[in-house]
Amino acid sequence: LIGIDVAKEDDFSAWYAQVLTKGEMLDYYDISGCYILKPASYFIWEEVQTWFNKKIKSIGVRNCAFPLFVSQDVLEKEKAHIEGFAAEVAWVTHAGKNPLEKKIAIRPTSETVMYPYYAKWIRSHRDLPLRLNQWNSVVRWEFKHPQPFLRTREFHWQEGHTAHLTKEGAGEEVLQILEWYAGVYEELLAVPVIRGTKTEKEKFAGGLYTTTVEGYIPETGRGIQGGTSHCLGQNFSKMFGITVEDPSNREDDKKPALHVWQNSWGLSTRVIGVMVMIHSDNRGLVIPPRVVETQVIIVPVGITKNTSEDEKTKLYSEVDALATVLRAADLRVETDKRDGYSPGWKFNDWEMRGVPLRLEFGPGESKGHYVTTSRRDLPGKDGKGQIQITELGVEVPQLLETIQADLYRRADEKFKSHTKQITNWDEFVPALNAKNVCLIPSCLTEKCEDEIKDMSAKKDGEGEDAPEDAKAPSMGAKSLCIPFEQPEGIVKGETKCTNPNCGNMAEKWCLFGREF
Ligand SMILES: O=C(C[C@H]1NCCC[C@H]1O)Cn1cnc2c(c1=O)CCCC2
Ligand SMILES: [Mg+2]
Repeated sequence: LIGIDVAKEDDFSAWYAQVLTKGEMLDYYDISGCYILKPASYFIWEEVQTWFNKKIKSIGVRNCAFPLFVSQDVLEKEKAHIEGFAAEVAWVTHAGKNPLEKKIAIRPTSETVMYPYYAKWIRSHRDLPLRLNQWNSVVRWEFKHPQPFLRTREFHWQEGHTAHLTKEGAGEEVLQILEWYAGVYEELLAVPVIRGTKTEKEKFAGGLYTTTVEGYIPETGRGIQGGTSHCLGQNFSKMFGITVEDPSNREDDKKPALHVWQNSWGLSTRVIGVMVMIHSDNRGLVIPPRVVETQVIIVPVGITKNTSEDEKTKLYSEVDALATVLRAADLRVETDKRDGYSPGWKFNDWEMRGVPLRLEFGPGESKGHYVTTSRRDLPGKDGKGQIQITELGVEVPQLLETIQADLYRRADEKFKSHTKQITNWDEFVPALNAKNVCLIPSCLTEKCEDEIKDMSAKKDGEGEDAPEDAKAPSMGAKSLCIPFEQPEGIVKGETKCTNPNCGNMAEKWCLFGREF
């Protein structure tokens, strides 16, 4: 297991691939766009599931499992919904040598799988709100360059699908779920996100409105969509005939049936990729303590060839005792007593795996009744410290929480310092090229967005510092979201849209950036 031999700032996507493989998070597969999630990354996904399940179950969401397959006519029930995506649908055409009568799709998402049953199961307003969620994987045959965790042809996610009597009831849930998406990023993964609404151009076309959490990747200066919570309005309930009788009906009068209001919300294993890109460094993974499989590694040190067997045995048993104390404090601890490997080799190995805290324990520590600590997030002597053994059960959990908070604070400072509030168009493209995202007064029209994308696209070879996949000539800026938190400064009817060719008045501050 040799170290990472490419720097994050030199070749970002090569660095990313090495950090993931050498950190044993993932392995490559012979089918392009598909990857193996190894235990180290699956553990993180399970922590996300545990945290998110607790939240959604608190509002009555129940988990379930629908079939993987969708028949062609069901999938294509609503042409409008599917036409934009048809190229991405994967189809099953044979069973063994025999061609199937009709080809069958592998679910790219489950609206068309689930909603015929919503129509069947929802009869009365008393059946509302219906709130179901699936933890599953879906397939989308993307043609853009695949990226582990971020853009894969099969990905694991959760997809929540709910039905409500009123628009307000649906709207309340949309925001609650979005806040919990932000919580997954900010509480568990130490990743700051901006909450907002997608513009008409960027929203889910099948829905009424889309809310989103947007992240920022400093090395590429790009925004990244972190998770979306959509209100579908009554679009799908009209498509699938999901209605209830009007609750205000008296026995004889018959008001027309009401179409339910629906939401759908999704968060995928993309969260893991974002976390790795933001926190990991040139020595490998850096994983936040709240989600890492191994929070503390204890490494015996100071054993030389003239250390007696008794001394070594005594030291190893003290190391085990330290682990017991920490496990009693609910920490996930390992000890590395492998023979034939130097402490330095072991340090490098666990650093590559992103273990946030290392404890070194040798004859010196034993005599002094302390451990030497080494933080993964702080290189060199800044990360070094000592903890008295008597204080272990209290100070190690505290130190892990400090690491968690510092990881978040640093990422938040980077995001904030690379978010430029701009009202003068001439500053827009230079700000993008300096790896910023830009908050600008915008008219929010699709036409204006298209113009901004063209005007901010890199011409061939321009911006040599851009990472190779950002050199693609078409990398123009897209709208990322209309932040819920709006700065001051837009005077309705007075402030003009920042796009000089637009001529419209600005409606809101809108976040633009080159996007993953
Ligand atoms: O999937 C959604 C909407 C919604 N699906 C459920 C979870 C939340 C949200 O992602 C949008 N969408 C994206 N991609 C595709 C489709 C699609 O509907 C349908 C066909 C293939 C590709
Ligand atoms: Mg897509």
